[in-house]
Amino acid sequence: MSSPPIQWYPGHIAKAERQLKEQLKRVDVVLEVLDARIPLASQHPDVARWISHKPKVLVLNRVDAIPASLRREWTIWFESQGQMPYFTNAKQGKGIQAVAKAARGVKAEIDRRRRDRGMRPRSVRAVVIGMPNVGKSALINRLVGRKTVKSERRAGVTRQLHWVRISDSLDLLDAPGVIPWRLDNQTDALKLAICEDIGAAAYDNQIVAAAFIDLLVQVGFAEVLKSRYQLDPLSRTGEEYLYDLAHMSYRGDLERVAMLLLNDFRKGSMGAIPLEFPPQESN
Ligand SMILES: Nc1nc2c(ncn2[C@@H]2O[C@H](COP(=O)(O)OP(=O)(O)OP(=O)(O)O)[C@@H](O)[C@H]2O)c(=O)[nH]1
Repeated sequence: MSSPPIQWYPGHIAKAERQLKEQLKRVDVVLEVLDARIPLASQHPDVARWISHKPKVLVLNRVDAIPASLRREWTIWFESQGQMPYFTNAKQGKGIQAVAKAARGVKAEIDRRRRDRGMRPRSVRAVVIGMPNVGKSALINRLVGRKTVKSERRAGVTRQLHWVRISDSLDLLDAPGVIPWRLDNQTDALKLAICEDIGAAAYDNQIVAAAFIDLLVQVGFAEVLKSRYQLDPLSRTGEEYLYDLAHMSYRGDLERVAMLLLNDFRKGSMGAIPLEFPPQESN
């Protein structure tokens, strides 16, 4: 196989970035959604600059896809970075009220600033932002309590702008802000592709599936592959694994095997498998 370029189009990225900045201008607080399986790769380094001084609520969605013990580890790590993570399962509506409460929590500060400028207090305005497919629409629908935004298992499907009232003191933009992919770092890009947080048009399934196998071995989940597909990944590269599995059980159909592996992971059929762990502090 050739080198693993995950494609992106500078024009699209510039447009997405413009739209996102437009949305950010209108709000008081930002709800940033990360993928709990890859909280670091799904966080864009420029978000802090784009948001500037506005308060942010950090949401780690898909908490059902990671072990409970890891949730505690991430909480400790994010707190050490001065951030409080809120864990949600937006599909099943878990952890939603805590996120709404955290967003409403900035009201006193916003009212004070408005009063200083002779303005009347008003409800807090919020927007949900995040990489494609991390669960932004599902979170919005849960916060609103009904279906306002289409939530699909495909990256890049939401647009349009309206305010929806969440409570007396909280209004939400019903269209999430889509953060343009961060592809300067191919390791992160591969993780985003594995988790389907990048549109499928941007990558080659076989390259991504091979990288996924290598990554599973690296993060200590080789056994999952061995027991599920009766083929041990420890003695092979990801690329060889894909090839051997395809020839063993799928008539050499590499694409089919690549999709099978990726879909099994994405649907949670392999169990709760995280692809990242909190960095160890080196002091
Ligand atoms: N297992 C699980 N699935 C989730 C969760 N949140 C969302 N999903 C699913 O993930 C898929 C993507 O969710 P969306 O809400 O459409 O994601 P999005 O970020 O709005 O996607 P774009 O509009 O493409 O940017 C859907 O199939 C959801 O049902 C979650 O917490 N756990």
